[in-house]
Amino acid sequence: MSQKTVAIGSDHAGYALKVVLIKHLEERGYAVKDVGPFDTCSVDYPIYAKKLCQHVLEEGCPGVLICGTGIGMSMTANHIPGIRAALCTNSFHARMTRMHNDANVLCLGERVTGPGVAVELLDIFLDTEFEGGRHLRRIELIENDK
Ligand SMILES: O=C(CO)[C@H](O)[C@H](O)[C@H](O)COP(=O)(O)O
Repeated sequence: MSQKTVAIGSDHAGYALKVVLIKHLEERGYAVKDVGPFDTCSVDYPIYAKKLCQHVLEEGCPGVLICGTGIGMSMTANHIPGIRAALCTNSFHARMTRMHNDANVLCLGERVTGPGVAVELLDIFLDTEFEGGRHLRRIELIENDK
């Protein structure tokens, strides 16, 4: 069986948390696709949000985006058709956005959420299934013009 992949990206303000989450993902046996950046030099978060989302859409894998607040990453990601990005700060967010929204990108804020909670949110996000049913109709309506 092929190894499950998670894509991850950040800006400078999310870089340190990204390093923590990559280590955790690898310990859990995931293959990690890091779209960058690879140091803490100041960068523009939309560049990395778009790279990450392109990878998620091409590979059909879950994605994680981290900036200072998580807000800029989620705003950018949600501009892209097919991406449902959820900025999560607590376990209820992380669980419900998988169960009801079938979110495919988890957004986190390194300046908001500590590493322990972030790891917990990531695990919940990866381990929770979409419920389908009435929720499928609703997520289809997000990108439907009718
Ligand atoms: O939180 C963010 C956007 O919503 C991003 O992390 C930005 O990088 C943040 O605004 C960075 O600010 P900085 O003063 O350039 O580090």
